[in-house]
Amino acid sequence: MHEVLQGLNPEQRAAVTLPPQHALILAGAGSGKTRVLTSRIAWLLETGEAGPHEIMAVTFTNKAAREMASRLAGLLPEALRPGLRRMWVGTFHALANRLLRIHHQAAGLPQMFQILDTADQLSAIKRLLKRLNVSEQSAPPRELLSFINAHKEQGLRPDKVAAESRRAERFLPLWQEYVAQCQREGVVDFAELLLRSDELLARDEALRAHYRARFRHVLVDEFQDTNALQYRWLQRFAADPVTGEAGAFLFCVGDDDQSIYGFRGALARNLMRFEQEFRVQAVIRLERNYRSHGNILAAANAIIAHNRERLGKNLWTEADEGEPIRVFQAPEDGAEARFVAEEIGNLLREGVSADEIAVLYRANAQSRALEHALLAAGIPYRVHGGQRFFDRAEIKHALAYLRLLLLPDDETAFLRVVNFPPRGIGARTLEALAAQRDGQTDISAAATRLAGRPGAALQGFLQLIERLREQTREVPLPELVERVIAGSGLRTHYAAERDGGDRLENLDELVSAASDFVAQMASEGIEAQGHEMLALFLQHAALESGEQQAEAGQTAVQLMTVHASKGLEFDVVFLTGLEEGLFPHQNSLYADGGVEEERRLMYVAVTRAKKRLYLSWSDIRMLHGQTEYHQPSRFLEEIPPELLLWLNAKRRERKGGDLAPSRVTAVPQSSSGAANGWRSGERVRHPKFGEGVILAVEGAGAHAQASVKFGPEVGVKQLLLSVAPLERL
Ligand SMILES: Nc1ncnc2c1ncn2[C@@H]1O[C@H](COP(=O)(O)OP(=O)(O)OP(=O)(O)O)[C@@H](O)[C@H]1O
Ligand SMILES: [Mg+2]
Repeated sequence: MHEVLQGLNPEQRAAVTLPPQHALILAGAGSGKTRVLTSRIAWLLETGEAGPHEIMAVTFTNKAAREMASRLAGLLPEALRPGLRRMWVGTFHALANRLLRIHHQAAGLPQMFQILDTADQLSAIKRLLKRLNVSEQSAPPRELLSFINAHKEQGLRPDKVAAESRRAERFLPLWQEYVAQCQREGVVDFAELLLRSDELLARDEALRAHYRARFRHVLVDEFQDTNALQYRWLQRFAADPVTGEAGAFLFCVGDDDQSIYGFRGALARNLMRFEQEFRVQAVIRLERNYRSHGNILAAANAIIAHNRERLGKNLWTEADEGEPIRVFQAPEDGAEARFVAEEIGNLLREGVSADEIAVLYRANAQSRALEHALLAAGIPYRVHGGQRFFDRAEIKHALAYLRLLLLPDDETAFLRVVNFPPRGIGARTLEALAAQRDGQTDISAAATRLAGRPGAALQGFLQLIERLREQTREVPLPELVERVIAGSGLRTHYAAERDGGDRLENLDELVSAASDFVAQMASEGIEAQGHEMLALFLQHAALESGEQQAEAGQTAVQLMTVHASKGLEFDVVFLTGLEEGLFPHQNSLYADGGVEEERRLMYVAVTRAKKRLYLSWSDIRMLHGQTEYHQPSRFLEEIPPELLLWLNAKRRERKGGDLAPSRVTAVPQSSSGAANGWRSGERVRHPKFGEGVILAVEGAGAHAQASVKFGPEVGVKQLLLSVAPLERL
């Protein structure tokens, strides 16, 4: 048998070896969808069905794209590996970016166009409002931002949107101004990458024909989370079964139960739409889960069964039940975080690798307390999607200087650093400059018209940029970055700052990042110098911010939101903050289908765990500076009680047939410790099970029970304290 097919089950194998046609793999979490997709590519390459340049693969994150590339390299014979770089693998954004870079002229973009991440986009919008004298009260920047992005994600331009509400009436002209501003500055936001490339393909028939002929296979992971625009974008490349027009075969894998981007316009309906519109004959379901132990899978199945809008799938596993799911109730969020840190400390001492432990939460703000506890416990951790490396202020400053070398009129970058480090260019000067420009003329032309000290300071800055530009044209990237950090004055500035040490380290790290990047490019056969390489590096930084981690190399506990955990797996998962109003999120309670989407999110969270799952919540939580009292999440109630091990709390009896989410009440700490004198946390010895530690004590007198954790062979046991021959240590 083909090596690629080894170890796959018959359904997986059938999917991997399908003859060229449109196909849909519809399957639950951990059933091997991503593995099938990767194996399919390897199979296409190995059998000669397609060359690397004929394949495009769409992943959900850049990290997933890298993993796929390295897995493929491992699966393929040596001879085929070098060809891999001609394959297009990446997120929708990265692929659209690649297309626009090649055809920037046809797309109406400058060669060195830059990407605005969400934070940049917000500041661009604020700047726009200021220039137009529109108050932030009348047009809240965040609202305007989501108005623009939501429409773009549906593939719409301002002229296609009716001004039917007061809001639309207000926002539409601003959106148009925003378009003009971006165009002037040579920048595109994330949604623009897709929309622009989609329009380009729609408009330019020859180009479309070229790509339709080039790509024979387009494979898409996490298809349930595509939005209308992404769907349309894929359509541009695909063979059309209705008109018979040639094009790529789409191989889409997805799980309707894991559709969690409805709030961003993703449509699980796209799964069905795809099946119908593309007349898909090959629909393959995978039902065997390879990831999780039985109890974890049973909990996931039970939770998702509460949703009505489902295509209906069930998952089974041959793995044994494994451990019970541990549940912990904390009096306040700090205690919850300390519990997590303590448990992790124990796990690390038992030899679990930190990389195999994930701490998940619903909202980014929840990470603060957790980070604090982990820091205090000296446990290395990494936050995905929080304050990421490329998002740190000093890094953004350095990147802004670098961007100005390429795009002198990139206003976001200009404003970020024109007076940083401070050089006496104040708001007044900038206003005077703006008046000279009236949003039109380029910056340096306008600056020459400013008189006096402010004019001189401004010109000094522009000359500095010009000088750096000249000095770095042909320089290798790491040296270029180093020169700009020094030449801009950033290094001196932070060196003089009392707490500037960290920031200097981060700037050094940027130089290392540049070296790594050059090495990575070289491994992909891309050689470039000076500004050309810089442009590639800046793109990389913009696309990576959001995922890039600090201190690569060190193993660390992984902290992330549930959204960010999609597609990943860990031996041990802590799912924290299981509280009504937080998870399910407050906003979902009133939205149509909101709770069902939250439940899918819960399903995603639970199915990340391979061996051990902790669920925790806190009665009191400080969020956004406010103390809130929370009830435990309804999702806890949806898990069959026999799967759970309550570490310190006791489930209240359910009222007969009561559908309202019943609540869970804590056993007060004092009573949990007091039963027959046994306390949680005590170390004990049992003649048969050996040494262990009491996790929780429940009940009193002859009924008092303890859950005791023994060594790895024995696991956790429930013991009746009145009879169990336990001995204190
Ligand atoms: N046939 C198989 N034999 C053994 N292990 C398998 C098999 N298929 C998949 N696995 C393993 O099961 C785990 C889950 O696979 P994978 O991540 O591909 O699932 P998925 O369906 O993509 O999950 P998700 O829905 O969470 O993205 C991985 O560790 C994978 O290596
Ligand atoms: Mg997957």
